[in-house]
Amino acid sequence: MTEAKQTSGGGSLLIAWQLSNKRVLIVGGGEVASQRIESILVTGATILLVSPAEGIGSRTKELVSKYKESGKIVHIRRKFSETEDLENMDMVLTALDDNELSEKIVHMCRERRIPVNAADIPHLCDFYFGAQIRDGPLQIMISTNGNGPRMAALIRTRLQKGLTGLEGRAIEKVGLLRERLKERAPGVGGIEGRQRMKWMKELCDIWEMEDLAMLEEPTMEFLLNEGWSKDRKVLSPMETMPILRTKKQTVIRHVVTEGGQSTITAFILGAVCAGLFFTYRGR
Ligand SMILES: C[C@@]1(CC(=O)O)C2=NC(=C\c3[nH]c(c(CCC(=O)O)c3CC(=O)O)Cc3[nH]c(c(CC(=O)O)c3CCC(=O)O)/C=C3\N/C(=C\2)[C@@H](CCC(=O)O)[C@]3(C)CC(=O)O)/[C@H]1CCC(=O)O
Ligand SMILES: NC(=O)c1ccc[n+]([C@@H]2O[C@H](COP(=O)([O-])OP(=O)(O)OC[C@H]3O[C@@H](n4cnc5c(N)ncnc54)[C@H](O)[C@@H]3O)[C@@H](O)[C@H]2O)c1
Repeated sequence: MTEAKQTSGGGSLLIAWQLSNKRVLIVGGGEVASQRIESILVTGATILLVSPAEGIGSRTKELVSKYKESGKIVHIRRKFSETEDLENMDMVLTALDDNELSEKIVHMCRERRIPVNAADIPHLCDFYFGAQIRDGPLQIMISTNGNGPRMAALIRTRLQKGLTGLEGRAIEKVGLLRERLKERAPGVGGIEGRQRMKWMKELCDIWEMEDLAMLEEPTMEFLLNEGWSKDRKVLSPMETMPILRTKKQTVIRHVVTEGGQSTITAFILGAVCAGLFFTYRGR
């Protein structure tokens, strides 16, 4: 990666586009349309799908029947109509086997300043799709900027191997903690805002991903009460031990009182058997 490549243009802006409750038109209902539908559904947008019934692919059919009741997908079984379909659209995607019509739709969108992606016609797209990794709030997009879509899919597989699977959960917990912190220290900017950011930053740096993924409400409260509220200190996982110890004691009490007897009996029996085994082997 050279610096020139980074700064001289030729790249695209990587952003997390917020489409919740916006309206997206998809024209065409084949295999590509079904992939587009899946990419859009996660955003919470409403999809208007315009495609004749006879050309609908099996995956698209499944998705339409699954989401039609919620109103998240409205399927209009006919060909694209210039006069009606583009009205009030926030985004348009063509997934057609008819390049001429795709081009026409792109030009209509340009006139209306609606962002558009035309599958198969990169030079007419306002934005490209990419390979994705999703784990809860974690979203990774791999883009080769039109050079090699298959390569994007292969790189996704490589990246997936480098993830533990705990990242999404850890991010969720950090999100909750940030919310709690903002309740205690509301407002934007100022000294408190700077302290809040410093505290959050340090906490994410000090805590391991695995520890963050295990963060529970009582530990969050402890971190905020004993750390943030007292002297803005970031406690390490070890320093939250009092709360963890209390949790452990609760678990032990639970095992002993709620049918834990059989577990303990099994443990003692196991220990006796192991002892006998090693005594026998030692002879
Ligand atoms: C990433 C992914 C996301 C998705 O589509 O959701 C995606 N294409 C995927 C797969 C894929 N697409 C094609 C193949 C066959 C092998 C091959 O050609 O390499 C495979 C491989 C396969 O099927 O495994 C055919 C193809 N694709 C485009 C053209 C037109 C052209 O290049 O001229 C042609 C016909 C070429 C021809 O006729 O020869 C164009 C685009 N495809 C893009 C995205 C955008 C650029 C993304 C980027 O560069 O990073 C861009 C520019 C526009 C757009 O569609 O937004 C998804 C894989 C991820 C996943 O598996 O999740
Ligand atoms: N970008 C990518 O990643 C990628 C990958 C593979 C293929 N493609 C290209 O994307 C296009 C779509 O691929 P596909 O496999 O989904 O094709 P497909 O033939 O399965 O689907 C085309 C759909 O368009 C509909 N259609 C045709 N005319 C219409 C009209 N006037 N109004 C509304 N709907 C109409 C058909 O009924 C059908 O549902 C092709 O050109 C293909 O080469 C792109």
